Amino acid sequence: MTLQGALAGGDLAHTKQQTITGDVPVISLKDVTKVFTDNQGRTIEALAPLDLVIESGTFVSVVGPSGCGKSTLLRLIAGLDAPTSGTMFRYGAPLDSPSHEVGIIFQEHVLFPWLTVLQNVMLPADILSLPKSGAEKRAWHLLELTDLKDFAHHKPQALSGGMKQRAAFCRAMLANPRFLLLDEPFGALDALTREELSLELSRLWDEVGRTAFLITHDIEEAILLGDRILVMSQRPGRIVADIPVKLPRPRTMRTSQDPLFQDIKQKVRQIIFGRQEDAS
Ligand SMILES: Nc1ncnc2c1ncn2[C@@H]1O[C@H](COP(=O)(O)OP(=O)(O)OP(=O)(O)O)[C@@H](O)[C@H]1O
Repeated sequence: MTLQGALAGGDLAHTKQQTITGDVPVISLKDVTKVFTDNQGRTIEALAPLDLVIESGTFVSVVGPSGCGKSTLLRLIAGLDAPTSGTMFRYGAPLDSPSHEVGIIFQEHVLFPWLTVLQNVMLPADILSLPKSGAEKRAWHLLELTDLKDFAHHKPQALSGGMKQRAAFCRAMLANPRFLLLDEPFGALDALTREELSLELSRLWDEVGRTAFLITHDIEEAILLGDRILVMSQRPGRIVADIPVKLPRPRTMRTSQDPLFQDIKQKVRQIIFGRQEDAS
């Protein structure tokens, strides 16, 4: 069974219609900055004043040089950190704390080794005080979708990297979030598993139409998944380009052969590396 088929049906449903909330953007940032102070008291300007609006049902990919502030931006959007200045809104309300409507998947799957896969997936139920029986039903359903049902009572060390990431995906989806934040979710995986999971995520997104914000170092992955690609500058991070990806969906292995895909790839590389070069 595929992820997207079952996630779109039954009590797991969040149809495209349901996720659209009028004209209120999912996220709206205005003049947002972030300055850190390191342990020697020096200031690090991570984000320069930055404006960003994310519309409902959009898949936004973010690329940029290492250390430019991508994860900082994601943490602000997640409500895990506060900006130094500027205003942030989520679904029209001030964004100042995490929300169960927002699921997060990090590169490091952070599964607790002493808990079973099922217990790991069920963690949000405890944290968010979700009704236990409904959450457990949903957990089993997600594990079935991701082919992990037989491993539910195993500890994470029995799982491969791709399986751990699928388990992390189940956990992020347990509370049925409307908005998914993904920080290099496939970064630790081998190229084949990475491509497979990334296409699976693309198919899932097509089906259920959630909003997504993906940070990746992989320009091809950004294009394959995104409706928009935000390109960030060197630190302090600014959004220097916002490139629409008007490639047809569903995206497949063949999408990367589309001339438009190659054009976008070339454009992004030029912006990041600052010079014309062969993007092949
Ligand atoms: N908690 C913190 N304290 C001090 N400095 C920090 C903190 N978090 C991030 N920084 C600094 O802010 C800058 C941006 O970091 P961030 O992790 O957001 O970059 P990034 O674009 O996600 O990097 P990468 O692509 O390498 O993962 C870096 O210079 C980093 O050292």
